Amino acid sequence: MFPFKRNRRLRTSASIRSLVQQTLISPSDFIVPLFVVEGKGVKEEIASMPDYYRYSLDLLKKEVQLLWDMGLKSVLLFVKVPDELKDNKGTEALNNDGLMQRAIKTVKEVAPEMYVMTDVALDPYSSYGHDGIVENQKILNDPTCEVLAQMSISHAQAGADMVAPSDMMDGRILYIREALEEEGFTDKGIMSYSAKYASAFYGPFRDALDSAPGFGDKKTYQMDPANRSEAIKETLMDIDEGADIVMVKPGLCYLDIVRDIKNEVDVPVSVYQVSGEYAMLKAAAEKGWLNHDAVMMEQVTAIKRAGADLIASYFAKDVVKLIS
Ligand SMILES: NCC(=O)CCC(=O)O
Ligand SMILES: [Mg+2]
Repeated sequence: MFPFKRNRRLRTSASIRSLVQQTLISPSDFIVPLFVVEGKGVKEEIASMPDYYRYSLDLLKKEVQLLWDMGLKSVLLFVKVPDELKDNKGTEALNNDGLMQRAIKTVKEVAPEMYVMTDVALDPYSSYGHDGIVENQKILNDPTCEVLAQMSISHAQAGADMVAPSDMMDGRILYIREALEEEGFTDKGIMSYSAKYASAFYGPFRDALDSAPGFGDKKTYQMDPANRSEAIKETLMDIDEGADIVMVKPGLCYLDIVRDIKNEVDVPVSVYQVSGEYAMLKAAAEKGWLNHDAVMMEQVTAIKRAGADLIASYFAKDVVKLIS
């Protein structure tokens, strides 16, 4: 075939390279995770996530306006709950005037069209730092699902567009879907963390929310990083139960899973590029060991190329600044 077929012809100039480029990154690829705290005038940098902050509601407004003006159209809300409000059942999660519920309203006040997704899980509210109700050192499945369904209703009532259960209890998508339907919230979506691995890359996030598990680990509910086929089983079950969007989490180390799932399903697939992935690049760039912007773009492009339709990423603003 050579010399008639020379693959380098399509790489000879920037123009032809851009014409044949298969994966393009745009602001609408991203969901922006936001960390919210009580207080006034608070913008606290998270120690293990340079240039990423927790905002009190007044400063959240500015941030949301900025995101909207940048063309970022979706946020995923997380709250840092004061210790004295934590208990085993996540009672505070159901407080209709709780921080999450007020955060949802705040975002909608500033940017009514901003698509608001909310974290649904017990860990930020749990005195044990676990995603479910604890009994005798065990995480109870079905009682937890009931709380998650009530929590979802509370978020929907506050104005959330989509709930994002991140807990990995079996059957919780069905509990949530049925509850939303019963309450008349037929348009509210569910983005299921359907294939969430028990990953060490979540470390900085647990600093951000002070939500590290108080005993044991999350291996009885999150998936074993060694496993591949159960990711498909988990995802197909969640779609059957009523998930509108499914997710693989973390990102980079799990792109084989992303492709497996993309080949199997007909709903949008999201990927969560998690806090540890963010921290690794920030740290290496700070040391001058990696080119931050080039590696960041390579990473998000690889995630999308693998099959992600959406990316939840702490890099969203950095990416949009770079490409616009
Ligand atoms: N439920 C949300 C997370 O666990 C986020 C993890 C991360 O960003 O490390
Ligand atoms: Mg599951």
